[in-house]
Amino acid sequence: MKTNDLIFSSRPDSSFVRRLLYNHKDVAFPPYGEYWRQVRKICVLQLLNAKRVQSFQPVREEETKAMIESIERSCSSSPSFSALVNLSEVLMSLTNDITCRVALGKKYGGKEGSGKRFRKMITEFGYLIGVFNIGDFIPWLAWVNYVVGLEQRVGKNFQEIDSFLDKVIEDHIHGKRRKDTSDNDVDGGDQDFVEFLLQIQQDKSADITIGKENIKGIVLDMFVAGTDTSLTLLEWAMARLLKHPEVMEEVQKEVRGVACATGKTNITEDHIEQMYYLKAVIKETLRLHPPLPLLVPRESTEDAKIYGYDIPTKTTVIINAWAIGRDPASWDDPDQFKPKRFLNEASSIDFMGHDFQFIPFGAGRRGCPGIHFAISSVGLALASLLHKFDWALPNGANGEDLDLTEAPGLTSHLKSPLLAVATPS
Ligand code: HEM
Repeated sequence: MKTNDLIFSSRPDSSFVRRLLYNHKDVAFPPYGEYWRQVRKICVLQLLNAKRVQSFQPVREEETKAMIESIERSCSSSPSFSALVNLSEVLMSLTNDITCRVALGKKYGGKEGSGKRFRKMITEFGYLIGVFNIGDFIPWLAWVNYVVGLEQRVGKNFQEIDSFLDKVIEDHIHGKRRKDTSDNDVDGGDQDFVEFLLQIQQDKSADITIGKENIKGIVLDMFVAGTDTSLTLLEWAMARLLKHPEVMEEVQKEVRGVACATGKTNITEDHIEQMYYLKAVIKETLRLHPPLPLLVPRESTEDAKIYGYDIPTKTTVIINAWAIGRDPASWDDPDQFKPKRFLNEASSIDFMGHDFQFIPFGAGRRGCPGIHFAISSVGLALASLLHKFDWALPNGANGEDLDLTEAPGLTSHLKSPLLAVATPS
């Protein structure tokens, strides 16, 4: 990712990825080359650079406030003034709604029934994109995918997502997204990402020619990359804090102290800057539970020699960020959750892709371009949950009882949804 980054900056081909992402017309999975460079530049300029991310601050603050108010309503309607919250579900709605508003211009799938269907469709996509496809390695065994039903699932998921994206594009072309947006729009009529892509499609002088399928592939990448990973990080952070109540108490003290000093009733993003322990909790969660534990596979484009091994062209390389983050050669007590390490001995270590013992966002040319986007939403959501509520496990269970088993897939979710009892603080 440093010395040999250029050689290992491509992605391997996979028939499921190809079918789900319009034949590599997206940004995360195309092979290294001019097309990938141009679309990545568009995403960074229009959606992911620090200035653009900053401009979405009102969207993040409104959606986070809405999440907090909905938990408060559940608490106040209960005789005990506490509510059992399905954190996995609540946080998925939050990350979905933020990404929809900034990328698609409005919330999609907001209503109860359709919301669940929509989220199911995105979760299924996340599973299929990372599932082991035997046909990619042993082509004559590809028929197995029909027998186990994977081929059919890929076909069905593609159809569902494709019609959804067609509708998003139609809404934009016919101006419907502006008429619909009384309470849901991006930020009072600013151009959203889909509108920008449609504009490039019309612009004959643009450096790149894109068609409808490119727009759909790029938007889908942003959507899935932006939602599922941030959700996973938030889920693990809350799970870890529930497992370690002494850390929860300390971080709550910091969050509430900072909020109190400014006299504000809600956390704003300006507060987060001063929350050093909260940021250490986020880093420690990323170290122990990187949302993409094996990153996204790479492929070499030339022969290379690494540590004496000959790596031929077109070798798939899988980088185990999970194991790297727990390597005893780099970390004291590697399996322990100790956020304070990031305030003390590891304070200079960051996840920006320069410190190779800690690479939850990857590194180099293919490293994650969504770090600012992700960290801004995650910091605000976590601080707000800790500011407004005390949290406990259901039925008086203690931290040791919490099951941290991971579900299989490209993204490492908790196997069971995270349930916790919220009591207004
Ligand atoms: C906690 C949240 C996130 C984590 C842990 C994460 C992690 C990653 C990782 C590990 C990669 C592969 C890096 C590599 O190959 O070296 C990646 C790629 C990518 N991520 Fe993220 N990501 C997160 C959030 C986001 C967000 C919010 C967006 C956009 C809205 C995003 C967009 C992308 C894109 C487009 C790529 C593909 C880059 C390329 O192939 O050039 N990510 N991410």
